[in-house]
Amino acid sequence: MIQVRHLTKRYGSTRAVDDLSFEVEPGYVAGFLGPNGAGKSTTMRAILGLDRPSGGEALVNGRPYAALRRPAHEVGALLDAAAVHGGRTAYDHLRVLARSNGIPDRRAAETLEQVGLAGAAKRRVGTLSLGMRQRLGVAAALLGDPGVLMFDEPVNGLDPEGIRWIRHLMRDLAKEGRTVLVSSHLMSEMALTADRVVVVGRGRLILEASMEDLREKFKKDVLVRSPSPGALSRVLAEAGASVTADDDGALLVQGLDAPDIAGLAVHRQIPVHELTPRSASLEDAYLELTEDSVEFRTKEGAR
Ligand SMILES: Nc1ncnc2c1ncn2[C@@H]1O[C@H](COP(=O)(O)OP(=O)(O)OP(=O)(O)O)[C@@H](O)[C@H]1O
Repeated sequence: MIQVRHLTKRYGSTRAVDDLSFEVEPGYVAGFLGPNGAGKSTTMRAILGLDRPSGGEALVNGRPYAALRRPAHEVGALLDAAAVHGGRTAYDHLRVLARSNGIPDRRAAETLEQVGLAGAAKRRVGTLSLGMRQRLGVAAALLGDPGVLMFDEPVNGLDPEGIRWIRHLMRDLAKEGRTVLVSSHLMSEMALTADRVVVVGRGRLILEASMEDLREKFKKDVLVRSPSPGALSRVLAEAGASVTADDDGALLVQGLDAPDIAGLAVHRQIPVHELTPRSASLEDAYLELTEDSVEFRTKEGAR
């Protein structure tokens, strides 16, 4: 598991991470979401012992990275896929990494196979496309068969097939009982992959919730169609709901759930033709959550 406790990282006067706490447990995909500059990469680097915290701590399986006995067997990460030695072949790149971490050579071939790069084993890393380098980075993360995996913006540079592949991979890794933390600045991406989200802005925690709770929190209203809208809206208003009508004559009801509305309608024998709970889109929810944390905003985004 991953535990981040009161983590703070300052670069000069910039607080890249500011008293951030959250936990990720095994068995689900946790999306780490926030606008550019929110502190996601810095947090991941702190978890991997690549950045020393200014305060607080970041633990893998209960220990700071430096105290892990066999780190590559406990945590693997894809950070910056471009940062690899371009002259080596894909296979050699992995074999060197494996050897320096006490991992048998055979894992280099196994992980190349796992990420779909077996056919490119002898190609020099410098000649691989960005998408192939992302896959190679994933292979490196998987080398030690670790129980904790972190991916920083893994869909960058991948084509649609690659994006689908990485989504499945992350879900499979979680199903195998691993701890999976994946960062993104796109809610649309996380909506398809993550079971829980940790949303950050300006280095601080904005929200930690299951995807379900997030949808529930941003549910908007219930759309109700009835041939007797006047009678139904009086009944619903008496029950404490606030009711408006849309242009089509459907009622938009806030303050009562769909089952309550159905119960009241049945009780008063008012026919109902449609009853649809409506949520704000997750994208809208995310924009609302992070609107005060965006570093650079276009006019379009400010509306
Ligand atoms: N080495 C560094 N020196 C100075 N400032 C830094 C350094 N690394 C990060 N920062 C600053 O810390 C803040 C958080 O950056 P970080 O890269 O962690 O954010 P992020 O959420 O990963 O964003 P992105 O999605 O753009 O990668 C930013 O304001 C960034 O400019």
